Amino acid sequence: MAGRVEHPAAGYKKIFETVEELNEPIPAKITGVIPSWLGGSLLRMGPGLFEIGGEPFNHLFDGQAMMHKFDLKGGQVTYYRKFLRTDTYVRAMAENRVVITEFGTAAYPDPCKNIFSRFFTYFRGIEVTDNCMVNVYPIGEDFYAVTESNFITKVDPDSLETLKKVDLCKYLSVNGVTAHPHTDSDGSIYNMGNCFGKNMSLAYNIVKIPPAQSDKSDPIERSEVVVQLPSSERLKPSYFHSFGLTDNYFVFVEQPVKINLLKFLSAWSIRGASYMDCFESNESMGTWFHLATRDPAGHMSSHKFRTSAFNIFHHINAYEDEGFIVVDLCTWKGYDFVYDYLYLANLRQEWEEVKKAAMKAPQPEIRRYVLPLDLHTEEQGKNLVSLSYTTATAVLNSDGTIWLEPEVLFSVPRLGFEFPQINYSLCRGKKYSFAYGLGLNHFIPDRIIKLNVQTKETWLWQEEDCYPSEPLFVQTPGATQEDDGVLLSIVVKPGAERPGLLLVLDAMNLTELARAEVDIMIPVTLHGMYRPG
Ligand SMILES: CCC[C@@H](CCO)COc1cccc([C@H](O)CCN)c1
Ligand SMILES: [Fe+2]
Repeated sequence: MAGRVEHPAAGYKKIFETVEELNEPIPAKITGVIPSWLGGSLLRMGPGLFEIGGEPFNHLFDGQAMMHKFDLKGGQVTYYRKFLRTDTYVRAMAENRVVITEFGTAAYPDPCKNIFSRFFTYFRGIEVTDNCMVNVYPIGEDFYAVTESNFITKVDPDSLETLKKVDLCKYLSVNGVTAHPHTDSDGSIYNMGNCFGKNMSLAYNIVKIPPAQSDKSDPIERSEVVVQLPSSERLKPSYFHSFGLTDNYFVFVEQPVKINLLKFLSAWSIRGASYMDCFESNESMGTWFHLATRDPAGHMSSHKFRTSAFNIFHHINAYEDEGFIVVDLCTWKGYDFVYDYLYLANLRQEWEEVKKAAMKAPQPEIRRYVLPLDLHTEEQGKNLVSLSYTTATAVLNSDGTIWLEPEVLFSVPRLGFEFPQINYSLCRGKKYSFAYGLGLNHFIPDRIIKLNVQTKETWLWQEEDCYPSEPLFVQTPGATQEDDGVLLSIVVKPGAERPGLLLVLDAMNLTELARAEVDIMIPVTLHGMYRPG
């Protein structure tokens, strides 16, 4: 791994700055050769408006949702972007102020309303945000921009128009679902969400949305909760951002970052509280792993996996092998909440301060955990993992819990391997070799890394004063090798004449095949998808 890379000019501040939307696509200047088979759209979500009427948003996840599109067609590339017309955006524009509380920014009661209506607002509780700035993915024939609340936004993937606000509470007993659903080979979509509103059944619900229906009906109307997992602490369910799916199992990692429901469900709007104010760390539970069978769907309550405390946002992949479940994760050591380090004030500091802040944060590590499926009580005290290719261990204790120790696959101080991607259609839930990630240097995205999860070999793409985004893998049509394809990443090069660019890398060795540059800045994007032409 290349040595330390410094950012004294603090060019990264530019990716956290407001930009305008476009009225029509703009052409990009191509250098290099884009593979002729690569024709389609890269769609990505992120924050695009970082303040309203002089009121700044505080957190990385508060900026108003902007949808970005790079179209690749006939060797030409265009770039386009629009703000989503979510309720939160439309109402903020109408009132020129923050109307809806976002993840880390509380909206203040309407100063124009009288004390009585403000008083009654108090008891109505907060209006949940529909600021779908995290990801965009297909459901049936439709496309939805999402955050992690119960509201998802149907969008037109060509015109980037906002089509419809959908409230999942109408179909499912969940308070929200992750922005990282899994898609099964038959087109079914699995997702997971906290459930704490309905009849106080505090749990984690795994939901299934069936594939596109022949009668063209909306698959969401046929979604259902397929299994419910218990919360380790009744009134304090864990926050979670993604989960694992293998051929026969769901994998849920219950981290020690908890949602304080008494705060979250009380009318916290009047106190100027935001979602971030409702989190707290459990300093004693460590981290729990849960397994559930897929068919029939059921929680495996006897498999009580425990390990030391870490934050987990992104599962990389999970697969079954010789009676074990192998689970590869992007972890951050410790129970302090990593999102506490993602306030914009922190990310916009001068480089020396950014580095100082990151010294105190949980440290990132790619880890492999191995979960034994068959547990024989007589084997207490000894390592149950017999896979030849990993040093991860699992030990059954007398209290019936199984203590896990990981194999570390990647560990560089203050260099996070995050926003992980794999050759999803070929490898999801299967034994695999390659993970692609965005390198977070003291939380600043400044490189793209490829990791062979079996050999720990790494590859690197990096360029001075460049800030890339999550690298999406697109397989070469007809390919048989797992890493035969390209990586697509939106890169920002603040000092350049054309500061926004789409980077096309060869996924085998991370060499640059092409770049398509536009003469406008592109703010940070979180997740997205490639839509073949
Ligand atoms: C108290 C936390 C509540 C959970 C939902 C519970 O089902 C998270 O809720 C939000 C609300 C707004 C933006 C987000 C962002 O998606 C986060 C980062 N991806 C999450
Ligand atoms: Fe994510």
